[in-house]
Amino acid sequence: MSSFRITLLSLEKGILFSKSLSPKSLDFSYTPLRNLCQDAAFRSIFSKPVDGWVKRIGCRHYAAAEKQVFKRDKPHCNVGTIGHVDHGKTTLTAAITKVLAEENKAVFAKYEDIDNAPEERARGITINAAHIEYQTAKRHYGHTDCPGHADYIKNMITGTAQMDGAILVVAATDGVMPQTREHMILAKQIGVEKIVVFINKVDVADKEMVELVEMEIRELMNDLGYKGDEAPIIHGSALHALQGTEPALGKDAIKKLLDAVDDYVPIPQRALDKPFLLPIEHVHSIPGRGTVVTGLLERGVVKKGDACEIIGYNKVVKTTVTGVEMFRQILERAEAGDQLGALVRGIKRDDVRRGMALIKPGSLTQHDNLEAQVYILTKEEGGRNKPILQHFRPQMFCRTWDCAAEIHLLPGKDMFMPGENGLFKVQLNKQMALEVGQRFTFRDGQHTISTGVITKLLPNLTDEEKEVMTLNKEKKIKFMEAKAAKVAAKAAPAAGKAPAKAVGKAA
Ligand SMILES: Nc1nc2c(ncn2[C@@H]2O[C@H](COP(=O)(O)OP(=O)(O)OP(=O)(O)O)[C@@H](O)[C@H]2O)c(=O)[nH]1
Repeated sequence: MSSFRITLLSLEKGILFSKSLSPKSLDFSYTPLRNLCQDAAFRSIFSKPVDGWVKRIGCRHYAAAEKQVFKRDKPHCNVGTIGHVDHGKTTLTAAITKVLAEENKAVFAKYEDIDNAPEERARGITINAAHIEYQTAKRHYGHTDCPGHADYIKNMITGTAQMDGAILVVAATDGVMPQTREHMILAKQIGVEKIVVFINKVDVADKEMVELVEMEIRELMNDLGYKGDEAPIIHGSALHALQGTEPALGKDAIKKLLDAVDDYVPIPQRALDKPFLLPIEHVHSIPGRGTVVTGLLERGVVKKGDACEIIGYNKVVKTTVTGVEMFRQILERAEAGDQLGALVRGIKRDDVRRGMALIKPGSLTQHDNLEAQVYILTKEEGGRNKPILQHFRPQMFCRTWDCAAEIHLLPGKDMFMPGENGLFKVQLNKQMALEVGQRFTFRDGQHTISTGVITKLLPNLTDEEKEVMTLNKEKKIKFMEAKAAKVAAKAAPAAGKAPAKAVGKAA
């Protein structure tokens, strides 16, 4: 590096100051920056005390110095650990990085760093700490470990834990438990077709028990529509792998698991030729850099310098992507399937939020009124016993957003029972980025009650319709009845006139 450029960004105004310096003048201390602050051009921009700004510039330099350009030399694949609470998902995630770190294919992620890692730890343009990166000889992996059951459900539904395949962890000591089943049902619903199983804790279970658990898992997989007879099932101990003991149960089992994932989980066709779409998962404010939005690029290719729009929750924010990174490395171009962070110019943190979508301008629009084909889950599928009635108000989950919705049944049907499916009209209390063919789920407190796909976009709600949405059920019914009566009254004299006209014409 013969020289580097120092740039001062204002969140409101974009680039305020830009100057080239030699690397010698910056020995990772702030002194040369203080000198820079004596610079007339610099001072002319700021009448304020400069120390705060100096710190920000310092951060900018450190961030730039640490980052490397991401080498895209292997196909990228997204996987994640699923399974019942305490069956060893996080231990296994840490163990995978430990085993691969010995071959320089991962940075060892300690158990404590994965579990409960505060988001702030993932500084720079980066992503949620639950996303881990590693490589095998064949592939580059993004791995999601979602500790805690509630978070897991939410992440699965909102698409945060988007996976091309999953690693199901089942403790040999317990076998299949309620959340094993629930997580698999959800995985199936969101389109995870391939599951590799790791029977964990075999160090504290006898051989017969492990065999029984394997049979139980294959049976459950078949019941849920997975190919239970062909799915790879590996036996091992994540704890031994993490502690570097008992290699047959530890390290070797992890290697077998990774080979199985390499072979069994296919890399999906990525829609690289479509306009880019990044459903926003998190928004970070990076001192000295600006606002960074993170998420999994659903389709297309995005690069530094691309114009973009951030839409959702009735807002449209126009901006430009000024940097793209993945796993703390600079990406020259991010491709569909990448878990990335995009730095966006001149946007305040509060201007954008999780659930909005960063898109190629004009490629997607916002809607709050739609028609959808919906399937109501039965109790056995994780749903509830009760039917869905007119004006039912679930929470709609789609990509990374969730929003209050109201269901309008079409004429001729006043309820849908679990196990049934049909066409519904759905109104949202905010306009969101939507398109035909998009999948979603409805949730009611604790339960996922149905899944659906958008079949038609309807004209956005009028102000009156929006107001009606805010009324309670009784008021809403009264309002509807009054409206119907008004329409009927209007139609009555017109109906009287029409035949007269017709008679006149005929005459
Ligand atoms: N004996 C034994 N214990 C294990 C093994 N793997 C994990 N454990 C222990 O099981 C407990 C739970 O492990 P975690 O990795 O936190 O489980 P988890 O599935 O991530 O748990 P949640 O995030 O709460 O859902 C910990 O005390 C681990 O040390 C193993 O192979 N053998």
